[in-house]
Amino acid sequence: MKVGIMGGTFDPIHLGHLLAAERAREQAGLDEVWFMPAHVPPHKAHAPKADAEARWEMVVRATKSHAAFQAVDFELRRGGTSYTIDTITELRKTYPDHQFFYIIGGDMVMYLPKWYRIGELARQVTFIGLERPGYVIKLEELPDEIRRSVLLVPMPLMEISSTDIRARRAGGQSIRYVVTEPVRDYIEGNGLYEA
Ligand SMILES: Nc1ncnc2c1ncn2[C@@H]1O[C@H](COP(=O)(O)OP(=O)(O)OP(=O)(O)O)[C@@H](O)[C@H]1O
Ligand SMILES: O=C(O)c1ccc[n+]([C@@H]2O[C@H](COP(=O)([O-])O)[C@@H](O)[C@H]2O)c1
Repeated sequence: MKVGIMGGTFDPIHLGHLLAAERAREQAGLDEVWFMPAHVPPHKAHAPKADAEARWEMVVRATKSHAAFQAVDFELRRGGTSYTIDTITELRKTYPDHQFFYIIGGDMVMYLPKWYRIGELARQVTFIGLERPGYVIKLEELPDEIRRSVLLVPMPLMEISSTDIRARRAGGQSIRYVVTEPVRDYIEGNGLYEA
């Protein structure tokens, strides 16, 4: 089975994440996409605003309506800093017959050389990078061992980010149509990201 891992902080999960996963699934012929919230993301300057339980709950709600989408809590259960190499090593042991792909936004592709133990990771997964219009990904500038394991998939530009959603909430603005309705209910019902 071909499985795409959509890793993220998901603080909160939004339509950009969901469309990225759907386009990756379709273009790479993935059987399933597993949405995996990070416990502590390695490269973010700030800790997540919402706690792990709330981020998990939102991912469960956002993915429920798609038969090929699943929420998985491997990194939340492991705790600590969520290095992808640790996760993929664990997943390949647990599911030796699955082929794993790791889905990332196009803006992250050129930062792959900074990922922890990237050489080893690049031998174990294919990265699916979502190409955004207007953003040039210079694959030829990546070291061979990384470039060989990157597959680019086109995606329309969606100027949606979790940062913007948190700012909208803090400013008392609407978050309709940038998150799914079950996620909006959860955020509003629990007063998440209010100033
Ligand atoms: N609008 C988008 N279109 C395509 N990919 C996206 C989009 N937003 C995030 N991603 C990708 O989804 C993955 C998880 O992202 P993350 O949870 O950090 O969300 P974010 O919106 O970038 O968060 P923040 O604004 O808090 O930095 C990353 O690979 C990121 O590049
Ligand atoms: O393992 C690493 O070094 C590494 C560096 C940057 C990002 N990641 C993973 O990539 C996913 C998206 O990262 P982020 O910071 O946009 O939430 C998330 O699951 C991180 O754990 C992993």
